[in-house]
Amino acid sequence: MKEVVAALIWDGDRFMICKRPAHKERGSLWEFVGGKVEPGESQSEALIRECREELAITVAPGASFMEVTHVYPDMSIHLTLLNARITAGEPQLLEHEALRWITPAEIPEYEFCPADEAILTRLRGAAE
Ligand SMILES: Nc1nc2c([nH]c(=O)n2[C@H]2C[C@H](O)[C@@H](COP(=O)(O)OP(=O)(O)OP(=O)(O)O)O2)c(=O)[nH]1
Repeated sequence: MKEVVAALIWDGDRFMICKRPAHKERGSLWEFVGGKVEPGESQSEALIRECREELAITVAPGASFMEVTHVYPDMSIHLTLLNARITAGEPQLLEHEALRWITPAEIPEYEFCPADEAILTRLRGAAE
């Protein structure tokens, strides 16, 4: 089981989503910025590193919004989505194909990684 950590970042009533690079697994699907936790790292440390590497932003990770597990044909993941806020920098697309700030009502317009389904359902529910 791979440990993956990702960020739920709000700006008013919108949250940030990123489109994965085409060449990676789950290519061109939308996700929450983040990545695999490396040995010896905490979830917060991994999230701070991933946000720097992928978007050139500094984030302050907070409480967990939700955890999910998912089995893909190539790997199983345990994904923890941490609430986070940007403390420095403007997001730059160093790795992703695109970035959007969307409202929960706009979720159905995007094709997300399958592991994110329960998270997205909860985000939609919270907005209704
Ligand atoms: N970051 C992120 N990954 C997700 C989400 N949903 C989901 O299924 N995943 C999957 C996609 C990948 O298989 C895995 C995360 O791995 P990654 O490829 O983004 O991690 P990484 O940046 O550490 O990549 P690498 O070093 O292996 O290239 O988790 C999500 O919302 N955010």
